[in-house]
Amino acid sequence: MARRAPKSILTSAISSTVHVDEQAAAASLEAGTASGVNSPAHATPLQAGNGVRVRVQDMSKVYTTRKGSFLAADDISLDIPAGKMTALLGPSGSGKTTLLRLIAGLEEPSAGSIFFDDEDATWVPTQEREIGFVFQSYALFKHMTCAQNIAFGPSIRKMKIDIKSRVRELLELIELPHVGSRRPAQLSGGQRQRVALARALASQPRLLLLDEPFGALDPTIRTSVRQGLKSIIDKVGVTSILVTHDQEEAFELADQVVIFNRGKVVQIGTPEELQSAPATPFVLHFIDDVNQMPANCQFVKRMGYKTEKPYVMCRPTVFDVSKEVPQPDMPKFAPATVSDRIDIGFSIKYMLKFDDGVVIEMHLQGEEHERPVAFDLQQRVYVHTDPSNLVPYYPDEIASTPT
Ligand SMILES: Nc1ncnc2c1ncn2[C@@H]1O[C@H](COP(=O)(O)OP(=O)(O)OP(=O)(O)O)[C@@H](O)[C@H]1O
Repeated sequence: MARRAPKSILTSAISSTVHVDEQAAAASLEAGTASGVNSPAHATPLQAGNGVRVRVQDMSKVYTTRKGSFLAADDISLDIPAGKMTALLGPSGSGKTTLLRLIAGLEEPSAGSIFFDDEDATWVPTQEREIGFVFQSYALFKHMTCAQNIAFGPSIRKMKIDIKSRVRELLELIELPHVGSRRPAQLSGGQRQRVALARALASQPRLLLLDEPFGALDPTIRTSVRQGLKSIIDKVGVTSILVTHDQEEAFELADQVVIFNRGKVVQIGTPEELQSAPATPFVLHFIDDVNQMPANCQFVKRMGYKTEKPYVMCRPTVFDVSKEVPQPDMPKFAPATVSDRIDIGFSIKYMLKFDDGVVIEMHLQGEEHERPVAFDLQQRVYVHTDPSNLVPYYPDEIASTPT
């Protein structure tokens, strides 16, 4: 049975804070981490490979509000492999955080089960799930030093480890060995985020949950910070679940990506699988900057493509464009005019306007000397794509607002 932290310690730790909910959750999770039967309470130093497999089965969550009930998680089943990072990716309100909170035990499911390895964890209290949590707000205790923040979980758990060495080891792991005596306010956003990660890892959780952990960072440093965080998590080998609405972040970091919309899981796969074979118009539209056009526009008709759906979409990289007037034996081409050209280094974006006014964006990838052709503004060009690149859809199929 888990030893719970005395309430007074938790209360004082979470007082005088802005993000009280997240701090309370962090305190509660860390109070219980490493407390279960399989607890690595004696373990030191940090060991790699301490990850659990998580299985979510037929899980639903209905929130009841004054306006009625709302199905935020709709019959979700998924398998999260041990020791890997899984990203929950989807638009705002799609149910990602709800699922993360269900996995953490911070919400009670309306239906379904959750397993940690072979253990049914559905009704196991949060404190006994051995979970570390990193929030967007970091949820660090402002009145404690970084070292005290990191030592918080192991201390109140009375873990039988050398807590000072654990703190030193974690500060070295996050490459901030000198910040132990500083308070969070004396750190940059990226440093604070790494300290929050160290605190989440201090009790050696078997599962690490990351809720939009880069959301509060300046976009210019986000890429380098996320690479740093990924390499720390890889070194520790803990199973991790990352909630994000940023597809670039999910595809760069995760081994497996779960795409959500309207409370449902729409597709699960590796980043490569999702990019090469998006399962639905929603997934393609969400993960790529697609061109959208009426199904009866000149370009679609010239390609000989027919559909009963009112719109089609296609990626900006699927066009063959020629300056030469097509010969009768050539594939079907539609005439267009180059209306804009944006050079963004590794790729050039062209805006091509067809004679019926429909404008598409075309991307040419590669360094300048590798690119097949260059086009001038106002130049007349002829555009072709294989009809298999055109994806028909009804507007509702790509909508993300709750039904
Ligand atoms: N405690 C609650 N009570 C009622 N409705 C809620 C509650 N928490 C979340 N919701 C609703 O459930 C839906 C899913 O919310 P959730 O936070 O899981 O989405 P999300 O995908 O994480 O979104 P975001 O990226 O904006 O955080 C939303 O419509 C939200 O308003």
